[in-house]
Amino acid sequence: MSTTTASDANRKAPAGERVADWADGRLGIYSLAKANMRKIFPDHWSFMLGEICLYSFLIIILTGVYLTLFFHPSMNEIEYHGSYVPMHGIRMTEAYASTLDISFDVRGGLLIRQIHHWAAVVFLAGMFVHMMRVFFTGAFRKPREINWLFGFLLFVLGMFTGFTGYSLPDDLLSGTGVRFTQGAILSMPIVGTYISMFLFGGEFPGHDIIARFYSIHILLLPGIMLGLVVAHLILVFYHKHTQFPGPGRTNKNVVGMPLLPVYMAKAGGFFFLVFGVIAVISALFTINPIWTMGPYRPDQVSTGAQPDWYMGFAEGLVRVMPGWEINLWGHTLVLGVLIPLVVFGVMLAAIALYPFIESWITGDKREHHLLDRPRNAPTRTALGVAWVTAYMIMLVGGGNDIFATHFHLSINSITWFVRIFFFLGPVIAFIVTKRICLGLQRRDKDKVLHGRESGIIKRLPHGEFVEIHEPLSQAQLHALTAHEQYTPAEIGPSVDENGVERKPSRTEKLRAKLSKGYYGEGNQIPKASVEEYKEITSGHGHH
Ligand code: HEM
Ligand code: HEM
Repeated sequence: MSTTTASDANRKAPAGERVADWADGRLGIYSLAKANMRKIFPDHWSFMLGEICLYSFLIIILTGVYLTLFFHPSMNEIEYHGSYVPMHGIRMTEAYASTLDISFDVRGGLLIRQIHHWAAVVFLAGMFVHMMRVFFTGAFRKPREINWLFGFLLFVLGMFTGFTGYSLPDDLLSGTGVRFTQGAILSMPIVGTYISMFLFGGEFPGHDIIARFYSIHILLLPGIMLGLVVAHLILVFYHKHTQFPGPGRTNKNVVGMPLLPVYMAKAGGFFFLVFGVIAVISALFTINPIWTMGPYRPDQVSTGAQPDWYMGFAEGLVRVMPGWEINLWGHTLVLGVLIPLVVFGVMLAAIALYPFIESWITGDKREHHLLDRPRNAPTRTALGVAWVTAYMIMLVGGGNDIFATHFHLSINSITWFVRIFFFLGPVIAFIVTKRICLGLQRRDKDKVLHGRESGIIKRLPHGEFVEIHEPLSQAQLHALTAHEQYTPAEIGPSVDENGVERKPSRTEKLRAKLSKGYYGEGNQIPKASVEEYKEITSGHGHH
């Protein structure tokens, strides 16, 4: 026990400590920080993808605020007299004129505009790849299904925030995109016309749409997204991060570095790296040069018009769909647009619901904190690759004119290619991916039992040549054998508890069939058993 002397009591704590004490007395941050400062984060390069999303989102907000200072969300027509001489005297909306001003007259304006736009492109690409990482490693399984849904919402809202953003400058390209959207809205039966009239405040294009998109773009959608990002990160913190299997890693622990100081330092540095790379790209590569397109006029369309990449999929669906129309009781139903709209919705819904669908099929209701290696879940991996294939093929459809002009091809051939391979491509991708996964599983098994092929050829005294196989380390053996292998869910007993014959329901049968597709024979390679390993490594049958 220590005794307090008069000189101790008179000694003042350093200023920093006093400020910290003052703040702690009011906010209670010390106990909060103490509880979380040493929280452990596992390390893997793919866990940086979520961070890229986070940092690009912050960059978008920072640059967006600067843009709001100069952008005028108004459709009032004016005559342009700014410093971009080729446009002098041209009539345009204030929105377009102010974007020209941001680009040519506001200090740093063009760079900030470009950073905002490039960061949006990186943000959505980051989300796409982050989502793939989560999907292919099975990180969406219990208890992270809700967080997958939060992420999914972020992805969809991100697409629409991007769309409303690039519509704001009211140039010929963006106006064409808005016109396209109005067409899609109009194709909805019964409510389409009402929604269009409501959104545009009357006939297209009206005088309101830019101001409305502005509120949606800078306030409504980013506000919701900010809330979702916070909820998303709180859940990552609460569930703790998943980790790849390895020695000492279990479903009940997390092996990695503490939040403070290691992870914080890394994350802080990574933020500046992401910001720096986006700034360099924005300084070097022009994006959306609206002054080459001119102001929007409903009676004109720019050629080679392309949406940002994340909307290319939806655009592709509409471009390659035959222009079918039917007439019902005096009303026209534009199937050429309605069907793509429905397919777009269904494909998005499939992403949102996948975690629930998989756990229903496999009957797996346990918590998972160890990640799968994609090869050990061949059916899931193959489904993911099939989905990405369909997405990429539609992206080609969305850019059919660009592909035609750049590769000197007929636009009709490209359209037909996309029509056929939208159906065929995913099937081929599914089969090939599954075969590759199973092949890799066989190789893993071979490595466990026979070691790594060293490439060193040895000649034995009697003349035979053999290749030396190096045994794997314990850590490598663990990583290759740690995964669980499941048995497919079965149809329940054919008689009930009273011995009466029971007819399995259709859903039960479907589930058992699908479950076989995931874990049945031929859909996973049984991993090396301890007996097999002992048998081979004890010398018998070893080569
Ligand atoms: C604004 C967009 C997003 C941000 C800022 C964000 C951020 C993050 C961060 C920082 C992590 C932890 C590090 C990592 O695993 O990469 C994470 C994990 C996660 N994210 Fe996202 N994310 C976003 C979008 C998405 C999307 C689109 C999905 C899926 C549809 C998703 C699903 C998940 C899941 C399930 C985890 C937990 C993974 C695990 O513990 O292994 N996120 N997110
Ligand atoms: C996820 C969020 C966001 C995305 C994906 C996004 C995307 C975009 C895109 C692609 C543009 C077109 C840029 C161009 O080439 O001209 C744009 C414009 C704009 N954005 Fe955003 N943005 C987001 C959030 C914000 C926020 C939070 C603000 C303001 C606080 C903002 C303010 C603006 C303004 C004022 C414009 C019009 C000026 C211009 O086009 O240069 N944005 N946004």
